[in-house]
Amino acid sequence: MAACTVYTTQSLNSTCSISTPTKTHMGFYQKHVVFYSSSKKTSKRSGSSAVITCSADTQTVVIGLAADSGCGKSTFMRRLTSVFGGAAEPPRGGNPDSNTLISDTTTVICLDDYHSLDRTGRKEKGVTALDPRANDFDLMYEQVKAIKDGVSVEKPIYNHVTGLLDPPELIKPPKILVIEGLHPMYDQRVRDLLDFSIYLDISNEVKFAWKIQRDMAERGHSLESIKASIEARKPDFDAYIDPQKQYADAVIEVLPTQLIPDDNEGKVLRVRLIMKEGVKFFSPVYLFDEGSSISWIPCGRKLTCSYPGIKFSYGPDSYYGHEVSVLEMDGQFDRLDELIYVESHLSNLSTKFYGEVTQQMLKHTDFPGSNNGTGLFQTIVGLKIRDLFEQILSSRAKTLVEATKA
Ligand SMILES: Nc1ncnc2c1ncn2[C@@H]1O[C@H](COP(=O)(O)OP(=O)(O)OP(=O)(O)O)[C@@H](O)[C@H]1O
Ligand SMILES: O=C(CO)[C@H](O)[C@H](O)COP(=O)(O)O
Repeated sequence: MAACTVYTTQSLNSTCSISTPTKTHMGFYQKHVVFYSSSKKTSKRSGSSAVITCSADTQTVVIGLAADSGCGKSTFMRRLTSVFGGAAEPPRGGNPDSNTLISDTTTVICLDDYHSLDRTGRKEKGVTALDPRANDFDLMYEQVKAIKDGVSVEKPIYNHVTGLLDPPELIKPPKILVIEGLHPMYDQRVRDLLDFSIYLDISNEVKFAWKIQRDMAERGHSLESIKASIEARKPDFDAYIDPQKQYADAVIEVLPTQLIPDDNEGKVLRVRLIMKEGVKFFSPVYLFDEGSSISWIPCGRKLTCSYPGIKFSYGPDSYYGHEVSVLEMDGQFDRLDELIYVESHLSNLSTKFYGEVTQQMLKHTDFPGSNNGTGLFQTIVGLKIRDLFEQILSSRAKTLVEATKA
């Protein structure tokens, strides 16, 4: 380990050490070492190997998004990226089957890339991709930690087209890293690296309806094969994926509507946004009056509602022993431009201007769930993540200024 002093234009200095590059069995870390200093970036080469970057905002904020396959992770990621502006694209010139999406602010990596067994390997061993034995949590931890510490990594790629593990791709530390997939909160070491975590909890009935929509209508699968695939995954889903929701800071729960008796179409949805209290840099959204229990049917003069209408509820609750606030929306919007009426009754949205939620929703009317609580709550969580990110940055900058005064 070597030591150095970094000077910036604000005459701040910080003594820091350079760690030697670490070799992993799946790839090599790049020799990037990051120091935190003022907002001015300085970069220099020390000795033969280390690249030093200094900036107040260089440490990556890590977000975890957990859900089963086909439960809306990609849609949520598109909404999140849109909140930060700019589009997300696969790494330029890289593997066309890469699962990674990069935008100016965010890099989204798919945890399927940490499958340690390929499709044939899983078949031979008789395990599903949901089984921890089919995944390399040591490597997941090492690489997420390295990125969080400002170190680039060579991350493996699981190719969903071939079912094979492809050669790795370089992932540079972004401002925000999102790790999405089956197990972002399964391994405690990885979980502890997360600055914020979300679980998309799609009830079996709704999951089934969505699978039919996508796999039958769009991919030509038979009803029997969809049923069989859901049944085959269920024991491992219950054992390894579902329990992660107890660790999530926000859960978006999607259930069949209660507005239509015995509805089995799964088109009208009851969606609950479960927000943990006491999470650093995250203050739950509320309806009318923080901490009260509210039931609100907004259909009337300002909101057009056709059958079965819309019902909002809000109130405190307990979730896996944690104190939470729950905002619920049952039903769907007829006219999305009228969402502004609902938005104006919600507080703590972390918007930057009046009507930002409605504007975001109107931007993406073609995304699934745009007329109901799934789209609304995904958008709200996206805004809360932006706010969390900005609060983390300003808190770090404050700490640095205080450290230099001491
Ligand atoms: N909010 C929603 N409302 C209705 N249908 C939805 C919603 N979200 C997702 N779906 C359905 O589920 C399908 C999968 O969505 P998406 O690609 O976002 O999920 P995913 O979790 O990223 O899937 P995978 O892991 O299989 O890539 C969509 O094509 C759509 O049919
Ligand atoms: O649960 C999944 C997460 O996306 C996939 O089924 C898993 O990654 C295996 O992929 P494939 O079916 O393409 O071999």
